[in-house]
Amino acid sequence: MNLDADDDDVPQLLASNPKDEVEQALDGQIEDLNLVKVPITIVTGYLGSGKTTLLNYILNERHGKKIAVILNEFGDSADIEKSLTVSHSGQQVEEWLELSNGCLCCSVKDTGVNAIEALMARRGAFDYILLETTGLADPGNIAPLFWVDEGLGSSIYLDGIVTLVDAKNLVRELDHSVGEECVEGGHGAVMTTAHLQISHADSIIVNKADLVSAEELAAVTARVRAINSVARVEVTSHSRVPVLEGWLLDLHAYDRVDGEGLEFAEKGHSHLDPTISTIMIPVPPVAETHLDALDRWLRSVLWESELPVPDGTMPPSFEVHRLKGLLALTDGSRKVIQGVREVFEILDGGGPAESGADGSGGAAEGKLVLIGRGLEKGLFTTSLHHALQ
Ligand SMILES: Nc1nc2c(ncn2[C@@H]2O[C@H](COP(=O)(O)OP(=O)(O)OP(=O)(O)O)[C@@H](O)[C@H]2O)c(=O)[nH]1
Repeated sequence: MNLDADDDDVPQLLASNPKDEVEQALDGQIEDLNLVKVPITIVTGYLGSGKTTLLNYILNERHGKKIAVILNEFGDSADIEKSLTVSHSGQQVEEWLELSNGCLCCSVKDTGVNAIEALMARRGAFDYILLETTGLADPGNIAPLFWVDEGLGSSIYLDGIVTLVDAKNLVRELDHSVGEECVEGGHGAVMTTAHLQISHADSIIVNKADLVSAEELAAVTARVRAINSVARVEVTSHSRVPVLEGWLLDLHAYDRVDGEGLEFAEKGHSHLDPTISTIMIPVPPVAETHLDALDRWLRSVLWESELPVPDGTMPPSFEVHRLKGLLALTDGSRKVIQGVREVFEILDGGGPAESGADGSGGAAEGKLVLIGRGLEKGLFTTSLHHALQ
């Protein structure tokens, strides 16, 4: 995993193996954490969008499973512990997750993974961990904290981000910042918390469908897809998601890339939202020797927010929130690319690439999808293709 060289905190989290510390502290009295790898899903959504309703729904639907719900809420400044509600066999038990200060966002970088692992060492592993953020949270700040390197042997892994939106109020939240902090995007467009929560999502639940007409629902859904064309989108009332696996649980959004989803990014592309959009860049088959150039391009784009452009071209102002890609290598193998904000990873993508459309058996074309502000497809495509020459 690549980390922003300027960010001193993240390497601290990854420098030592939290699991080792837990095991040493408990002097071998715990079950072998190597046997379990527990998914952590971040559940985010604007105020009143139905997050609590959703979490209760999941707890009921997965009755008997051991699910930890971590509430990421700001308490009093004197509050040094966060409540952790653990659902086990239908019973909810209050636990305490000790953090170094009152805000999970700030302290989890050092202690969050450790604290969850210590808790599992005491109580046994959970089946799922659901982290509910406050209505105003930017999930892009939280996700990298739980995206732990495979090599570190952590017993938790980031499964994905689920965002709830309120079908009745979303358009108003996107068009008029309703009291939250917001920043001017390029072209005078305002970026709201609702934009950030949608752009980072792997699964989007358009909730409160019962409160809008079919036309309003279609408009809201189209707006959501215009911002994020790769997330799965489900429409619900009272957060009742018909199928939990693949939509809320077992997403594997950070260790797999769905080629069909990337295809949809191209089809779903529109300019319905003035602030955030999704672009898909076709990537011709690359040789293994091009991967260094790709890594340099990603570092420039994600770490420096600088797009390498041909001489004389005005560099654009942009930011990338989420990135996913599938690369076809000329030797027939594949690579998967995952990124959230400045953190990214290029992984082996398993089996051989699919055959080309001409049936020649040659490597298929790769795809890179970026979601963010100020992304001009033509310029990004030229820049990447130039870097890979
Ligand atoms: N009509 C209708 N009401 C809903 C729906 N989903 C949730 N609600 C209601 O909306 C209110 C807010 O729902 P919550 O689940 O508490 O929302 P939340 O996102 O946890 O809210 P915050 O904690 O304020 O961020 C509650 O009164 C719910 O009963 C829905 O689909 N339709």
